Amino acid sequence: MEILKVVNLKKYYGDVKAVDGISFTVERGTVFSLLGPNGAGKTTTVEILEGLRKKDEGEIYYFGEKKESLDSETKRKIGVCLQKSAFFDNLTVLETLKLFRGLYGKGLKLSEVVDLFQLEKIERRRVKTLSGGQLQRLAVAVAFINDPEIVFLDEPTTGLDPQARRQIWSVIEHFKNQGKTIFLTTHYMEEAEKLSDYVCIMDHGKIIAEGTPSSLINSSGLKTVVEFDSDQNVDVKYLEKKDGHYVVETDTPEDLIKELLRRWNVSNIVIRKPNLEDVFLKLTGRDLRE
Ligand SMILES: Nc1ncnc2c1ncn2[C@@H]1O[C@H](COP(=O)(O)OP(=O)(O)OP(=O)(O)O)[C@@H](O)[C@H]1O
Repeated sequence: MEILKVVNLKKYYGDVKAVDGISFTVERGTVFSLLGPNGAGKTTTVEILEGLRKKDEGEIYYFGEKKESLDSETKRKIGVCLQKSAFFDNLTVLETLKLFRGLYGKGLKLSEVVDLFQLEKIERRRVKTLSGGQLQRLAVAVAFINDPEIVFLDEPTTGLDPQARRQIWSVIEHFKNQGKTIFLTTHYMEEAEKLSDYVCIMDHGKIIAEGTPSSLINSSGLKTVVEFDSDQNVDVKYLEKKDGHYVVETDTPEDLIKELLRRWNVSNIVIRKPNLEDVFLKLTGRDLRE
């Protein structure tokens, strides 16, 4: 069932076409990701969907119904985790959860949330004493507290260490398995690849590719990727070259590596399968992190 549908959505800031006519559908019980570099238009898109910014044009259907703006009934069925969250510094983690739970008057049990998000050890800590990772865990927990149908998470793992990131991934998977829908924006291709059922890759306000992670990789035509380092100007067609690090696509990795070793001074050679980052590089010639 379609939980969210967007048709030809547009938002311009003067000359900047932040969102330039995008359309997509999000199915219930899936993780849907908007992937793209900084400035692609991801945040503008989710903030319109969350009711925080006004669209210029386009149609938005929540739970099958077209809405011009978000009414309170729809708001109760969505959860939101903004890129930067502001909580009350002097409340504890538990008090913060209680506050938000109380505002909705319905939702998950506090003990369940504390458990799922592994907040036991910090539940009595004041918000102002939390680390970035702990604060982010709280922000994601708050997004789920009203037991919403769909949760919007805007770059929920940016700046987190790998362990904290994996913790957030596991709660996303948990809620998906419960039939909830997750709308994720990220510029981490690894994250999008691991979690998503469907990915839209955005660049300059437009969707430039979409599909399941594996279908995007398969239809890109990329076969094998070889990475290596060299301090020379290696004469090879590359997907990316940065600080002496080359990323090259090839159908014949063995021949390529033999040739590289014969002609150039190369080291740290890695052969791997293509990933979403390579797809983006191939489509745009740019890096997702740029
Ligand atoms: N309030 C605003 N006024 C003017 N321009 C804006 C405003 N908000 C965003 N933009 C511009 O719109 C474009 C899209 O920005 P947006 O924040 O949606 O991108 P993003 O993909 O979410 O990037 P990030 O990963 O940095 O959050 C950018 O060029 C940005 O500078």
